Amino acid sequence: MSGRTPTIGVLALQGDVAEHIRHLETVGARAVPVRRRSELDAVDGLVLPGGESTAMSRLLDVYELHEPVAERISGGMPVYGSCAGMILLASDVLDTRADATWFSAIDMTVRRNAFGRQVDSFEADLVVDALGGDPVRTVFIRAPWVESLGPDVQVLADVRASDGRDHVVAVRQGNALATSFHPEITDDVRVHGYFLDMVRQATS
Ligand SMILES: NC(=O)CC[C@H](N)C(=O)O
Repeated sequence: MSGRTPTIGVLALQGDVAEHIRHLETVGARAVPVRRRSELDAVDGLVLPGGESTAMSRLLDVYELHEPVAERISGGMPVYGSCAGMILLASDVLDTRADATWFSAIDMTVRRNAFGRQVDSFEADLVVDALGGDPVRTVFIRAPWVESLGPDVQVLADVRASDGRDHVVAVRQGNALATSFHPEITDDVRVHGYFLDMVRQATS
């Protein structure tokens, strides 16, 4: 691959920032925490980590980052949200706080904490065609699922929940990628590699 090494930011207001930085570096990106606008301006792509979406939404306002991030996303900057980050990329959110805000980067409605109290956390092996044949070990922690989605959204993976139904847990629309699960806390770096490819394509 020619060209310079892409710089990928990880929104570092709250959540599991260090784990994303480690995986991004493993796949060959330059990875930096983003807490202020000048740092955002310097990145080619952005990860919204897992954590707590309502807290992150509030901190985005406090740090005056909501508008700048929204502008970068609508300008085509690749963005990847995992778990709470998926919630922030949705166009509608069920079971959230009345004052929470999000970016509407992906035409989907997500339900927070969708897998229910008894199953706050679970793991599953999922085949994600976009990542090749080997199943991906996925970890779900008070995770959302995609309740409904628009025609332009590509489904990358779904999982069978305790309600006996399959629910969409990984999607892509244009330069926005989202997973309900946390690849950053496993040893599998393929999701981060896939996102780095998206960033390389957007910057080449
Ligand atoms: N692990 C996570 O990111 C959990 C997301 C959290 N339940 C939220 O609503 O933001």
